[in-house]
Amino acid sequence: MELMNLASKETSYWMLALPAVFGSQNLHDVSILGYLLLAVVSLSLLTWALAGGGGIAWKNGRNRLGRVTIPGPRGIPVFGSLCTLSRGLAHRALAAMAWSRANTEIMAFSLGSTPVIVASEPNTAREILMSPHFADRPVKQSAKSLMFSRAIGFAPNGAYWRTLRRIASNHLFAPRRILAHEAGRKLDCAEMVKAVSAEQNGVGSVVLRQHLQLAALNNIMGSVFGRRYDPMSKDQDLDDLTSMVAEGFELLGAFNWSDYLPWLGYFYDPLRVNQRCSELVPRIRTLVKRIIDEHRVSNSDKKGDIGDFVDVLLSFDGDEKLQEDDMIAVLWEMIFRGTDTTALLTEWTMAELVLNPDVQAKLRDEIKTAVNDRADVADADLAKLPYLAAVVKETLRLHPPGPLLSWARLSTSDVQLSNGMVVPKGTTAMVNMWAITHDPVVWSDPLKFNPDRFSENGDVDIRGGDLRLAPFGAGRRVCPGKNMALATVTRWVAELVQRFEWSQDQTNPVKLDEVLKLSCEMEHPLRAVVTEI
Ligand code: HEM
Repeated sequence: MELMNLASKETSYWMLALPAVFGSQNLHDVSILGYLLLAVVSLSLLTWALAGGGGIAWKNGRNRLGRVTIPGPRGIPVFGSLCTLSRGLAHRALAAMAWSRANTEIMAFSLGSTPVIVASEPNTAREILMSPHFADRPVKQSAKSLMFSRAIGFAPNGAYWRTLRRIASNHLFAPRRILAHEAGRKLDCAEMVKAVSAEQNGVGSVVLRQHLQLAALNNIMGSVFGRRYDPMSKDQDLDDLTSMVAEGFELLGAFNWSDYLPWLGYFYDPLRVNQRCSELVPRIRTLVKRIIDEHRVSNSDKKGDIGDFVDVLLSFDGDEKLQEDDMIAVLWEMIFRGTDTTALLTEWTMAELVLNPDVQAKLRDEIKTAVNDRADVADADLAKLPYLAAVVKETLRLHPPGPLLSWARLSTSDVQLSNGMVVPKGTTAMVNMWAITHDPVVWSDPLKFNPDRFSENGDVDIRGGDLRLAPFGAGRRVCPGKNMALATVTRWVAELVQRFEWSQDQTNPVKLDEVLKLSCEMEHPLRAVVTEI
């Protein structure tokens, strides 16, 4: 009864639950807990008030280590800017914050207890990405659980990571290897063209995404595992793989509050991230291990450029020989990274071509002239198609698949920047590539889809050399798959434009709304009407 009276005086209903949680029986205990809670809340408020710019994770003057203070929003007590960035389009929210505060060079903020900086202009972005002191990455719980910390993307900067990068650069992403797998890309493309044609004839319009996703999976499975899937043949492995990749994307892309507020994980895990990760890992292990074992048994002699990546990994001895679990992590990472990025970049490109029929027509003319009415486009033709390259670049500018460059970096020491600011050790560093590519100071008329800008105002190296447009990142952790991705996407776009004219489906007009998952996708899958040429 007393308890009820007390509860009725209190505004927070959860006070009622405290005795149950702590097993206390009497009001005295509840009062003590109340005071304790009050003390914690007051302390949080005080720390937040004293923390100043950047918020709670920047306490003790961490943003004032240099000659110039790193500015930034304070956010709210305990959570910092977590609530603003946990939903919706974080790249847009961060850009709006940086622009409105004129903090584009660097802005400090807090994600719970994690201190974060974000650069939204090319010069500081370059300093961060190129610095050896930012060559580590913060590792999310889901990435750790899904074995990614043993793969290239999240392995700490050191001997193991360097070995993995060297193996991948020499044996998976080297230009001669990409060229050697041209036949596979051609095959995937031919299958996709057939499927697009069949869907148009059957349904009267085409949803491109599903065809791109299958082609992307086959492309990566072909060069990594040496196998491709036929959707018609009801292959169990294909179903398993597709569902595992989808689950992995959801888990890695999910905003997990306990990555930033570790104490929260004990009682709040609405997406069941930990449980789902531990269910997924054995499935990945079983599938990838089976494929490795099949390669061992077949003792494939297709070594060299035409062999697949599993053959390559199995052929190593000495320093380069990987443990089986490490092999599984590296192979899984390739499937995982190689599938969505290429598919969604192609989808964005085709959406822009539907909305810009004059660009589409100009591109088709260029392709026709270059391939000379041959049946299909060859890799060698791609060098003769500067307008095609410009169309893909312009899509990467307007719709960078990783608007915040997907994976953040972590400072491994206090880093002095040329503007006089010092970024303390242990800070998570992001580059808002979306903000840079949409900044009217950097790009004139930034919202307009205009591939001609690259011929009118000089070309731009998109592979990490020019931070005005670096969708693959830059520096020693730049995307190693960039050449493979560009070879694949340009070929697909070339063939899709050479074979078909793409126009709006009047009942489902193209919408360019974004949804930010692991990558930034079209919220409404592209549906278009195609006419065979
Ligand atoms: C349109 C396609 C792609 C885009 C936009 C893209 C973008 C990126 C970005 C922004 C990073 C972080 C770079 C940095 O921190 O500076 C990255 C890293 C990475 N990407 Fe890609 N990527 C694409 C395709 C691929 C493909 C096809 C693969 C492999 C099959 C791949 C494998 C990787 C790996 C392994 C890393 C981690 C590198 C490291 O930490 O050392 N990516 N990618």
